[in-house]
Amino acid sequence: MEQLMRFKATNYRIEDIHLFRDITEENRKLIADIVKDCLVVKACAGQVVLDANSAGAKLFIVLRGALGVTRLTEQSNQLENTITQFLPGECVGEISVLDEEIHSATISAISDSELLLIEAETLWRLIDESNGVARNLLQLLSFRIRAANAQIRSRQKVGEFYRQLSMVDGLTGLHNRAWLNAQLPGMVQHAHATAAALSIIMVDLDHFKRFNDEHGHLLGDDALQTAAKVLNAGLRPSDFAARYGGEEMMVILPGANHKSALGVAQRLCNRLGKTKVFIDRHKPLPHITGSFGVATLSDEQDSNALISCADAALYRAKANGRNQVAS
Ligand SMILES: Nc1nc2c(ncn2[C@@H]2O[C@H](COP(=O)(O)OP(=O)(O)OP(=O)(O)O)[C@@H](O)[C@H]2O)c(=O)[nH]1
Repeated sequence: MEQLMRFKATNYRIEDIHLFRDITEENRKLIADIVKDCLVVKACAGQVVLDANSAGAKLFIVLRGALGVTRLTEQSNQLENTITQFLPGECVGEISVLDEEIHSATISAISDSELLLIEAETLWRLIDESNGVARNLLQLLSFRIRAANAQIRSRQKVGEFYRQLSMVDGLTGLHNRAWLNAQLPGMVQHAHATAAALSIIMVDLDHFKRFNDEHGHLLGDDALQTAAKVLNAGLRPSDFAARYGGEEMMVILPGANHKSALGVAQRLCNRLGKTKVFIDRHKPLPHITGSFGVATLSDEQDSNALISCADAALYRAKANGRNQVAS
């Protein structure tokens, strides 16, 4: 950065600098005396003032122009965008001066700017000699901490949103396989720990390949969505339905013993067989049916063993003629 002149040779006023605000007249004179020989430098628009990952023992106070926290694009090293701005009176770089660590962000000039450069040694002297400067600096740090916390919270919310999104099957709106893999082992563990019952139902649509072949993949998708709605609508809030893969779905019934799980499966099987799939399309299409395999958690069984049991039951339901429940 180009060195312009000493602070004492400029017309900038001490009282316009936030770090030196609300300070007694006497103290202000002392501060003016300390900073009078500090350099004023020029940063041209786009020029990096503080480089993330480099250590810095300097504080910059914006006298004219504006600085911004910037993201550098990986390929071109170009400034991508400006997230936070620093306007005349505000300072940057204070945290790295205080903790002697590297800068946490890259800060560049948004427009041609003039900056007062205060070396670490001078800042410490200001803190030692002026309670007002120390107080202003503490206030500034509190502000920075709150701002950083708010940013972390909002990132966490966005992260949670995308996490939830990644756990939902895009076609049916049911939980997806990733959700199932993450949740079922915990449910099994909880059932063992509390000696509670847990049952699952594996559901597979019947002759779905034929359905796709005859009516097309898009109508096949519609049929899958309808089946998912039937499952979801027939469950209590404490139960779960997930798409296991392809045209296979799974229902999880925490607290349900084998008898009640068989009852739920029979109810869902009946409803699915009776549901008109394309009620609004004026095109007569066959109802879809499903085969249902029920398994109830036994002692020492883990989630994989439970799924294998439900799979075997599903196979029996298919072998016995489909559109039915087996266990
Ligand atoms: N439309 C549509 N079809 C799917 C989707 N996922 C899987 N399928 C189809 O589901 C069909 C499953 O076929 P199979 O595994 O042979 O089973 P099936 O024809 O239902 O026969 P059974 O299970 O023995 O009654 C395949 O044709 C898959 O392409 C999907 O998301 N949308």
